[in-house]
Amino acid sequence: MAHVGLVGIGVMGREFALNLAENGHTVSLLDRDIEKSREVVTAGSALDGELIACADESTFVNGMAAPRSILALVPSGGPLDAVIESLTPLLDEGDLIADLGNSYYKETERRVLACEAAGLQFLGMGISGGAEGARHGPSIMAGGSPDSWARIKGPLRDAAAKFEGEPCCDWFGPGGAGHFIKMLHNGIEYADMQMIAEAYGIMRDGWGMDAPAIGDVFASWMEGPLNSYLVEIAAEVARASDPETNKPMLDMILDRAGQKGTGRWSVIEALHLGAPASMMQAAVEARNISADLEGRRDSALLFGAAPEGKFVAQGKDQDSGQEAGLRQLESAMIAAKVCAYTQGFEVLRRASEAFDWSLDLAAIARVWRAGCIIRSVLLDDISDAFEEDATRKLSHAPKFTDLLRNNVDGLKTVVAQSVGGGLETPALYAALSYHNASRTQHSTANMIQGLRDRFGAHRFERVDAHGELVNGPWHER
Ligand SMILES: NC(=O)C1=CN([C@@H]2O[C@H](COP(=O)(O)OP(=O)(O)OC[C@H]3O[C@@H](n4cnc5c(N)ncnc54)[C@H](OP(=O)(O)O)[C@@H]3O)[C@@H](O)[C@H]2O)C=CC1
Ligand SMILES: O=C(CO)[C@H](O)[C@H](O)COP(=O)(O)O
Repeated sequence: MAHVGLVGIGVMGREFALNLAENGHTVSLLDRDIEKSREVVTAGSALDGELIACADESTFVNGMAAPRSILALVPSGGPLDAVIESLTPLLDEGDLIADLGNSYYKETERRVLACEAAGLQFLGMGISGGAEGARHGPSIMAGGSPDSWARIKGPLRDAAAKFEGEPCCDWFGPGGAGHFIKMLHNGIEYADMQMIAEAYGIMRDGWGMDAPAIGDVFASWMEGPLNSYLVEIAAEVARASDPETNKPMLDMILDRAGQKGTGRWSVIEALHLGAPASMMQAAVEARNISADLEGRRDSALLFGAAPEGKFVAQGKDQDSGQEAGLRQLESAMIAAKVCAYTQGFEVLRRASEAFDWSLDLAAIARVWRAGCIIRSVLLDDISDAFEEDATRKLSHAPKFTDLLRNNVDGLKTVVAQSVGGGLETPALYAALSYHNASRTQHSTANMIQGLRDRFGAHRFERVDAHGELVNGPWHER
């Protein structure tokens, strides 16, 4: 009899089922289309564990030993609720449903309460790594009751990616904590991908490089602090050719980005929490604008198309002989990456405080070191930095202060040249702006406060009397 059930044999469910079987687990499979389950059973027939295709909900439930643990890998929202609704009447007290989809964390909290009221347990977990990760080791971020986690963690830790032997799979807090962390993982993923797209744009439109040459640059970045899964696959995507036309594949992909919601949710939640997340916001807005193909075409006709020609002559760096522009671009990406991670972890810190989750930032960085889409060589250093002092902002940890200090000039140059040439680099610009704003000792918020008091008598603090709220002289008339 199976101890684990898996509902939703789509892109992720298929691969995760094979992964569990490879790790010796017996898994019951359920999908609306039984052929999908049968195909996985055939694909996994040589693996150590057993996969069982079930025709309907009752065969699925009755074929599992109690207490049952059911993993759901179906689209979040309505489809997940439909799955829960169909299984609930068939389950016994204490059975567990774990949602591994990209669910909104407040929905997860609602589901935890609804399932508990029905005598069931519910866990919300984020899983990252795409289909490849699901098959060979994803990163898993769980939330919900620690007792429920204790019941299911064995198979999940077996299936998870390993970093130096340690499973990238952990429980982080109650209720929606796991899904909040996965949402923020995706927010950072959006910022990372937008920076990569901007670097590609600078090389393509600013410097006139072709896609395979750009791929070579991305590949060269794998030698330094930018070593990451996304940079690795950016090199692969840029170097690939279209089998139909033999042109670079990238040149044949329509520049209209899709999105399913986790990036947007990250920005909205960061705004609610008052935590700066300007790089994620830039990334979401860039996708939004990219979607308006017709609007962009009409504006280009009215105002002229951006960017306005090539804008940087690549000279050789006298000392290193390397292209100076490329060196600055790599620097810009390193500095911006420190800012993106800093913002991401600060959003998590705020959420932890606001929701009383006691999130362990070092442990979050640890589960992101392997298996997930944002895995990068920097994450091990990030976990060390928070291990050393979790109260400190990431950019204030010595390793990251140095990285930012040593690379910010490249960011300034790249942003200035891009803006001057009409080439959009919103995430890189947001990084620079965040860095500058964060170190401004005498900001212009005194003007904001003066205006608020002038029109709305909102009062302000004086520089010589902190904590005391007063009105300005404009109210004395
Ligand atoms: N793809 C990815 O890279 C990642 C996806 N995720 C998340 O994992 C979850 C699954 O994603 P993915 O595998 O890509 O999605 P797919 O669309 O490939 O698969 C979804 C599965 O859910 C089933 N399903 C859909 N609606 C219902 C319903 N109303 N009742 C029962 N089953 C239903 C589908 O069954 P059928 O069509 O046969 O009826 C299908 O097998 C999502 O929440 C996604 O956000 C998380 C990380 C990465
Ligand atoms: O969770 C994921 C990766 O971590 C999924 O691939 C998700 O679909 C990515 O988000 P979007 O589709 O909005 O780009």
